[in-house]
Amino acid sequence: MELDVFVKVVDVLTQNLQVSAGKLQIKSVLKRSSQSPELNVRKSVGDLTRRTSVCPAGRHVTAAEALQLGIIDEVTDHNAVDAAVRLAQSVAGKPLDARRISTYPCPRPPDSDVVFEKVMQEVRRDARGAIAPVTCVQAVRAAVALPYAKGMEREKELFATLFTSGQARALQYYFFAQRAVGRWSTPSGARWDTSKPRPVRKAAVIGLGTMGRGITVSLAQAGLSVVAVETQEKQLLAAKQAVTGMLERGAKRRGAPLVLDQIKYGRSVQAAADVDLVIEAVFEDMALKKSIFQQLSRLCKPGTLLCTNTSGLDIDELASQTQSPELVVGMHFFAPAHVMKLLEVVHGPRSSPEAVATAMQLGKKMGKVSVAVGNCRCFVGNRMLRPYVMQAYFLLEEGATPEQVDQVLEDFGFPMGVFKMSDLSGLDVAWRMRKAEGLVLPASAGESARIREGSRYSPLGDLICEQGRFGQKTGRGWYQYDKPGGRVAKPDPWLHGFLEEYQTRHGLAARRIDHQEVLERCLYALINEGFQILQDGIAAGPEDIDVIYVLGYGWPRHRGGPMFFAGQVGLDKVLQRLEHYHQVHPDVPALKPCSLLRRLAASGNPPISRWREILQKPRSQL
Ligand SMILES: CCCCCCCCCCCCCC(=O)CC(=O)SCCNC(=O)CCNC(=O)[C@H](O)C(C)(C)COP(=O)(O)OP(=O)(O)OC[C@H]1O[C@@H](n2cnc3c(N)ncnc32)[C@H](O)[C@@H]1OP(=O)(O)O
Ligand SMILES: NC(=O)C1=CN([C@@H]2O[C@H](COP(=O)(O)OP(=O)(O)OC[C@H]3O[C@@H](n4cnc5c(N)ncnc54)[C@H](O)[C@@H]3O)[C@@H](O)[C@H]2O)C=CC1
Repeated sequence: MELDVFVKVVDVLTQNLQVSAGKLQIKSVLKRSSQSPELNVRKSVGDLTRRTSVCPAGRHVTAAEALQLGIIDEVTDHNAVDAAVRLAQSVAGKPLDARRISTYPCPRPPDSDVVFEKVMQEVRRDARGAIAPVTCVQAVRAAVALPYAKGMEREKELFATLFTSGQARALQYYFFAQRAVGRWSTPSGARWDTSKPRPVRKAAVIGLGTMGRGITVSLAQAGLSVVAVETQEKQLLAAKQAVTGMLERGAKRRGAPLVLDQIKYGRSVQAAADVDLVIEAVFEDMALKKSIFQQLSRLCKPGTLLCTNTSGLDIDELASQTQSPELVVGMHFFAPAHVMKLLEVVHGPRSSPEAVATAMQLGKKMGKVSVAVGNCRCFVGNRMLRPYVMQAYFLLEEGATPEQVDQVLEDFGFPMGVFKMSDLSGLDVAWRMRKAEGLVLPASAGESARIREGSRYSPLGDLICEQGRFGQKTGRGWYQYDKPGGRVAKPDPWLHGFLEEYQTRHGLAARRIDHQEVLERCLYALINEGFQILQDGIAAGPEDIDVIYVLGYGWPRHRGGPMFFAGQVGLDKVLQRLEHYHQVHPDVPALKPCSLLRRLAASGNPPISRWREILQKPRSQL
């Protein structure tokens, strides 16, 4: 049973005493506790200023912390019901009035308005558009300002507003979507309930750059022995230091033992000979990956699963380099890999059900939500990211700045706009992809610099990589950072000058672009690709795409995910806006509405739960 579900908080007889089974977690808020978060605030309004405050953040607290906070009366490792009865008996017949919240005096500090304004600002900033945390503060404020009964009344009204909001529907949808992706199946017949995963005790990670480090940390934290391989001495040293830091911070945060000893570092893939599973995370270069898969296939013990963290290369082509293509799957993690909860498990046409099930299960063990996806260029998440990123580049060409585009996306609710996110991942990754696709032309390309195969193309990403600006890792990208590896993005005057010079060189007139256009062009291009992915059968359903976006890229959960969001906006409206933008930019195929979107819009904007039916209906041959 899930730990945080297993916990029992028994509201005993009087409904005033609570007992919690030990060591586990409970999700606050508990209304009937003797010291609810509301009461904490009544006692000390300032408590709420903590960013980690239980109430607006919906933070999970351990049973021990709940005891300390006074939310519960007792923690037990034994039968919670027995303990509850014992506790009830110990107070039976004694007056319990002193425990009733309604009887507590509620001092109102003179500066409470100032404090609440400050709290509200902080909560609003962290909530990134989610209304529940903000409403929480309003309820607490009412509890402080009004008599008890009136405060409760106000809370009821506020709750009713939340309950009937679009955000509540999005959150409920998302809750079930995340559960639904656990019941995965693949066209080749692999299924969550019939395909048996293999045990994996020892794993290897090949390549300890941005991704390999975080993957190593997640594997070790999941209790596996890890062989971590990096050929570059300097990278290896930096990786050891980074992995150690992540593990130390993680152990401190989770109150868990430090697992440094579980990792052995090596300079050659030979070190992976006796592992059960390998995750390759070297540069995004097909030739390099192929040679590594050939080596691994020769040296690993029979039955070893060979996985790749590629961002979008053909899994089947890699599988064809090995003696056992059925043991090859994609395990695509997201940056920062020890933090982001998503794992795309990419099944090639030859991946065995057992291999898919093993990768899915291992992802879960690593604390990720595994989503099974089909094999195509860039899979699901990154395939949708391409038109999103390309629109962002076009917007720069037309007069926007990275800061403006990012601000719009962050106001929408992303933790990072597209340019900050790209700087985090490393701009060289997509540059390598584009080079391999023949999209990168020499600087002397002239007229053709902005056209590829008759369609509009922006070389901006290529040009800044040519300057050695790979993002956070080099300390310069779309932003500047105080040092290589720095994380605080600052606007870069060099970049602004570069954009102006680029516009002049290509005869582009910068214009003022409003927020709505930025948002619509970026998001609707991404969503349009999502419909194409559904139509191509690469994702099993819209829920899979939504979970990928919420957990892989920080799409705001209270907006349900891109496909749910499209439904909430109205498919006819999304269609109409895409048609508009495609008319304005006819040389951008990504803005041409996908036929599935047209069909769904023509069916009258059906609820997302009915999309699969329409998807499966044979199309008219007329
Ligand atoms: C033709 C067109 C070309 C376009 C091509 C496009 C194709 C696509 C190719 C793209 C390249 C490949 C990318 C890929 O395959 C898939 C990806 O991974 S895309 C990236 C997805 N990730 C995101 O979108 C991240 C979004 N951001 C967030 O979720 C949060 O901001 C973040 C979790 C990073 C931080 O949240 P915050 O609350 O601020 O965190 P904390 O401060 O609490 O720290 C938590 C943890 O995270 C570490 N961290 C924080 N900030 C950063 C950072 N900037 N860089 C790295 N790590 C960071 C922090 O240190 C903490 O970890 P500890 O170990 O505990 O210290
Ligand atoms: N950066 C990102 O956000 C994401 C990247 N990926 C994918 O993960 C892979 C790695 O990407 P990054 O970590 O960003 O790259 P990176 O450039 O940060 O790291 C790659 C590492 O591999 C090492 N390496 C190269 N050849 C090697 C070999 N033969 N043996 C051992 N190590 C070798 C390099 O020295 C380097 O340290 C790529 O396929 C990329 O597409 C996947 C998800 C997200």
